[in-house]
Amino acid sequence: MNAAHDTPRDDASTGQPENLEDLVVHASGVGVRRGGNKLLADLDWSVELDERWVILGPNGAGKTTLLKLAAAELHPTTGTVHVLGEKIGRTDVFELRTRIGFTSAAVNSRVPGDEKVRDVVVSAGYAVMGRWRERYDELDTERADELLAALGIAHLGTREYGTLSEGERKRTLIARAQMTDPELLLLDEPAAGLDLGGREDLVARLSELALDPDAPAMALVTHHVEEIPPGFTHALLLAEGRTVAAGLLDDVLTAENLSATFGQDLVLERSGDRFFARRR
Ligand SMILES: Nc1ncnc2c1ncn2[C@@H]1O[C@H](COP(=O)(O)OP(=O)(O)OP(=O)(O)O)[C@@H](O)[C@H]1O
Repeated sequence: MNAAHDTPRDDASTGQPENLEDLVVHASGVGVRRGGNKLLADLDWSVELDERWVILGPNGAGKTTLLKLAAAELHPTTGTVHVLGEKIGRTDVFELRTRIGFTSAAVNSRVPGDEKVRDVVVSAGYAVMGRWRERYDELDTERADELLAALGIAHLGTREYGTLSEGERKRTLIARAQMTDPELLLLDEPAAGLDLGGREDLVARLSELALDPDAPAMALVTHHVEEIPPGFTHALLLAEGRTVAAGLLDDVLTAENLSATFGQDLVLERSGDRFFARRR
């Protein structure tokens, strides 16, 4: 494993890192088992306030499982996970989840098709899916419209979610994930299913977000190096539930590490601040 990332020192008396309050996520010796399968094993990972992580790995590597741990949607079988200073398993996850923005295919499938786009975004503030109040506060609506505008879909606020294209849905969910001003933003394959133009547009918008110093800490799961938005600072490469390499993006994203992660002899090319990979 590449140890490019400085892991925080653990306090010998408590087993907790000394600077836990500076860490958005701290996973230590984490394993997740389901039905005899090791989804994650022996995983250490720390995310600091100003970091933007990309989590890369092949199908079944454990990426979504790791993101669910960070989203306080899953408990580790072994080891400990702290999110925003709270220990998973010892905290009120419902309160904690309001501090985390999370988009995934599972969130997408929970949105009612007849929900208006603006309501999908605003309702995140009430931790409900589905419009339950006749009128939201004007401030909430303004905030939702701002977020939709920042993602280039201000014109879709009154459309029904079920009528949106795949790319428009992804952007709506990213706006929703930001609605509560989260301290941690988790994006599970935000560019999956998008055409080339849609992908490039999303990468550019995520890049803007990543470069915004006021934006929350971020972790983005993807299968493709082409989808890494400029401004992302760190990378965690996962294969078969284990870390292949983790640390600063420039140190970790090498042809050698990528080849080990995907089990193929890969060439990695860099053009400006974007990456491209192909088999040798
Ligand atoms: N409840 C479960 N019981 C048994 N195995 C499971 C369970 N949930 C997930 N798995 C397995 O754990 C492995 C990791 O799943 P996970 O969804 O985290 O991978 P991933 O890297 O996100 O994959 P993908 O890129 O295909 O979405 C997969 O092999 C999956 O089949």
